Amino acid sequence: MAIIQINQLVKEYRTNKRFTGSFGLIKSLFSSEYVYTRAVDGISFSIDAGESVGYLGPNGAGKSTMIKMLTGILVPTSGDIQVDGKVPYRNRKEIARKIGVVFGQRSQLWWDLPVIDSFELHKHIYNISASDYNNRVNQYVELLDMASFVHKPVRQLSLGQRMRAEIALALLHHPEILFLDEPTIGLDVIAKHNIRNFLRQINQETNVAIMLTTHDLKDIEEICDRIIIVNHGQAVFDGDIYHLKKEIGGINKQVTIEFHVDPGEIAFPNALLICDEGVRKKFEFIHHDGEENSLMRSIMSIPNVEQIKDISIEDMSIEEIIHQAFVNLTQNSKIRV
Ligand SMILES: Nc1ncnc2c1ncn2[C@@H]1O[C@H](COP(=O)(O)OP(=O)(O)OP(=O)(O)O)[C@@H](O)[C@H]1O
Repeated sequence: MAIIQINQLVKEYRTNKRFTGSFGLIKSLFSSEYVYTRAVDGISFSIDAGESVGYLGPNGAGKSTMIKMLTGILVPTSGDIQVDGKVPYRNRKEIARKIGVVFGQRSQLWWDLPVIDSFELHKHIYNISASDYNNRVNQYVELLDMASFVHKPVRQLSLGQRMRAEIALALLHHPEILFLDEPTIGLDVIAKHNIRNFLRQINQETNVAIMLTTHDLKDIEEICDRIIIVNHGQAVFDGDIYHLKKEIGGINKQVTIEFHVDPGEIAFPNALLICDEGVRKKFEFIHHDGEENSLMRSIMSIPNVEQIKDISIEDMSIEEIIHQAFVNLTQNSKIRV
């Protein structure tokens, strides 16, 4: 059953036109000329209860605008939007009970209070029963490993600790949908891993729908069943990660190999040399199936293997994936929305 339903949704921002030149500032203040930006340009999709969806797009694609409309903060210019059968901006109070929100940059925790005090406050605001509250706090403290800092003031927490507390807070009232904006940005590998595991587990156990924005491909691979890619306010892809990989011909990996001494020319049958600085060579492995082992076998088969000092492997960036998806899907005239 659809918990989010969006049909031909448009959001246009109107801002005063800025003039340049010596009197530009004064003219800008008194002018009635406007500039219109279509942040969301006729998007339609629906999300079912329990789905986990990555909402991806380059900077300025309209992701935050969409989440703000879904949470009732912004009023759309036109089109239909429903969350759990209600129009969010007209029913902000009811919608607030149904959703949990984690915006990486903006905290919902009280800065000077211990984490547990923010949880207590949330309990009263959302009228959570004592037994539900105790069970959930105990569960989240354990799963998110928060025992060592739950009694500390928020201002003393590391970014990773704060993010775990933010996620726990957003889930305390058992929302039906959890919106997350860049939940793992700036975190170390272990913190990212713990948060992804927790979100996956909570999604499967409680059937909470998840909609998240991220620039990290691993967030998508480990949390999301479905991806919606937006570009210039329009949806260019809606499907799962396997489908996306198929559409763009696989997700390439960039491998940087550092040698003790320059080994000269090196070539792999399934890779392009994209940068050669002598002792440091960067390759793009194409149409790689995601198996690190076969990639490592290719690298280990080179004659100068004992000269290798270091190897680093990176996925294509989300921006590159989005660009590739956009180019391929447009060329094939197969935009899936
Ligand atoms: N309050 C506003 N007034 C005018 N224009 C805005 C406003 N908020 C956003 N925009 C514009 O709308 C477009 C979409 O912005 P939005 O913040 O939704 O994108 P985004 O995909 O979330 O970007 P990012 O990844 O950088 O956070 C951008 O061109 C942005 O400049």
